[in-house]
Amino acid sequence: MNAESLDGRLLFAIPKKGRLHEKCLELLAGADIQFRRHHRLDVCLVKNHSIALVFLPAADIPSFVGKGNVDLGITGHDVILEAKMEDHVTEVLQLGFGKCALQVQVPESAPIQSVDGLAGKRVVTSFEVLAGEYFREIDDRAQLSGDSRTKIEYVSGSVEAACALGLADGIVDLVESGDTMRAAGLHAIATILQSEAVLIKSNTPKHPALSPLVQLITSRIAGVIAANKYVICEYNIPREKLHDATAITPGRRAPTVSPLEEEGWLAVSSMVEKAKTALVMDQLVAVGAEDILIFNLDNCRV
Ligand SMILES: Nc1ncnc2c1ncn2[C@@H]1O[C@H](COP(=O)(O)OP(=O)(O)OP(=O)(O)O)[C@@H](O)[C@H]1O
Ligand SMILES: O=P(O)(O)OC[C@H]1O[C@H](OP(=O)(O)OP(=O)(O)O)[C@H](O)[C@@H]1O
Repeated sequence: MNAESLDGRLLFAIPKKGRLHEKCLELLAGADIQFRRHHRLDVCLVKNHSIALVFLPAADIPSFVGKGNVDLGITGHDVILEAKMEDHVTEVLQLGFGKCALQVQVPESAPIQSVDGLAGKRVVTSFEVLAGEYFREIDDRAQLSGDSRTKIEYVSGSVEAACALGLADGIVDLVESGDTMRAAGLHAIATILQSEAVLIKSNTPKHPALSPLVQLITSRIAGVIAANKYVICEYNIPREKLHDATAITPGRRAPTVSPLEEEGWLAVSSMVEKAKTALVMDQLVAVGAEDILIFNLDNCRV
């Protein structure tokens, strides 16, 4: 592929590996963005849109988008802040996956059990900017200066091993289930931030004329995300209980209410958050709903 074949195409950056990669491929498929990636090639043309996908490390995507080298990207909120690109990109959609927290961790058995206790000691991390900012404030508060300030050291991976190896008194690392942390004999003593995957666009895009295409892709991806997040809930309800029932299932805009052939009964259809399905069904039963059905959504536009 040469630079000419990219001419005029919207450049869309996707994590090339790691935690976000597979989910991004599912999103692209759901949004009908068709491509065939040749082995080891990190740029590929989309067949059915004027788009080229660029596969990059998740941590590099904020700078590429922020500097306008690519127009659109998917990455973690955490690495946008770490790259100091929050003023150069716009987070257009939260994608509901890649959820994790950046936490300060210490060995469970260690005498140090607070961030104030860790101030002035050695902290190992892949997030040296965010960890640096966090401990700068703590050091300032404790009025530490010179060599007595916290020493932040960068490693690119396997951060959780640093304490056991004697390299650190504490670490700053991402936590999702907590399995990695617990397996390393660590526990969290503070949360620096919460993160999830986001769709970002450049504040200084390479192809400003392609902003309608950015909107189209955003709307398609929003549809796929909403379809994963919501189910359709249908039920029958006596007319006098309608108000109570629709308070439980208000829908995104409003529930659809239709008459039933049986006198005094109505049918209601409404979008409900998938995570709340069981609770909503319990509450509907309690107010007198019957024949409650839940349907998955393949796709939608909201
Ligand atoms: N355990 C996790 N659970 C959920 N999301 C995570 C987790 N770890 C990382 N992430 C998110 O995924 C992003 C990329 O992290 P990941 O460690 O997968 O990247 P990588 O370094 O490119 O890949 P690899 O670790 O395979 O080298 C992070 O910036 C964060 O937003
Ligand atoms: O709380 P958990 O569910 O255990 O997830 C946390 C782990 O996930 C990430 O690493 P990843 O496994 O992506 O590999 P890496 O260390 O090579 O980045 C992160 O750096 C933690 O090590």
